[in-house]
Amino acid sequence: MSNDPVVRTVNLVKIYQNGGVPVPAVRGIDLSVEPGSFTAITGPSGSGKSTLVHMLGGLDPRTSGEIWMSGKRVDTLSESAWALLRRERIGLVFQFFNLIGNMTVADNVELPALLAGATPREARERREYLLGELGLADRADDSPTRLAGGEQQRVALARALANRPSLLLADEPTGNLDSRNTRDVLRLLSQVHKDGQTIIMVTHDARVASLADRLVTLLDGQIVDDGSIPAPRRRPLGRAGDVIELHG
Ligand SMILES: Nc1ncnc2c1ncn2[C@@H]1O[C@H](COP(=O)(O)OP(=O)(O)OP(=O)(O)O)[C@@H](O)[C@H]1O
Repeated sequence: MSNDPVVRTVNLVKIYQNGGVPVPAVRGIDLSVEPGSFTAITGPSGSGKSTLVHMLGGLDPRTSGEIWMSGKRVDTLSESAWALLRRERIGLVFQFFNLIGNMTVADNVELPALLAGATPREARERREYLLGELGLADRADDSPTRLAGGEQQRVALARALANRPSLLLADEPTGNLDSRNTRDVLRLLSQVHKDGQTIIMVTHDARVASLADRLVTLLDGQIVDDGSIPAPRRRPLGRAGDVIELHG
């Protein structure tokens, strides 16, 4: 396996134009993310968190700077090459879940695994595991359009993990969830991290961030703090049945 960082950015910059007025959203970020690490990105509203992870997912072009993935430069890729890279290597959980309404929940989750070359049986077993962990086993045959927002959010996470991506990029993956569903999502993230999944996750919630082993804080589009989280500060995950209040 390559020792290259899963993601490396060099002086990454994003300047939006708002009616001709430049809005600098990301101002020179150098970030290196090692295989198997779990990085939480935090910072106040407007600090550039979403812009950064959108660029890392190829959903928003950079203004300048470089993005490398596993030793390969990717910021210069075409849109279709980015689409292929996402299909093969990157799992995305963003605010717009983009689930396919005329397919069942099960098919939505299995599709990325099938596209990545899994057998139908492997795809089904992976889907059963992921939906089971997220408390959604009984929704497998429903259309996503019949699900509540928080359920769709969890299906999107299952779909993002279906093909065991090299990188999971998540923007507020617990944003719409109550404490029980938050706990299920965090337990699954913790489990896949233990299994070697590399994760970059934007979150406002310090308790959610404390699951990660590294906390990167942005302010005005720049990294102002970057530290590993010592193990004792990581919160233990409860088992089913425990009551863990993560919000409020
Ligand atoms: N499409 C856009 N056009 C113009 N400006 C934008 C656009 N998207 C974001 N911005 C601006 O870029 C800056 C960074 O926004 P971004 O959404 O990345 O911050 P954030 O840290 O994710 O905020 P939040 O926590 O509220 O989601 C803000 O000033 C925002 O107004």
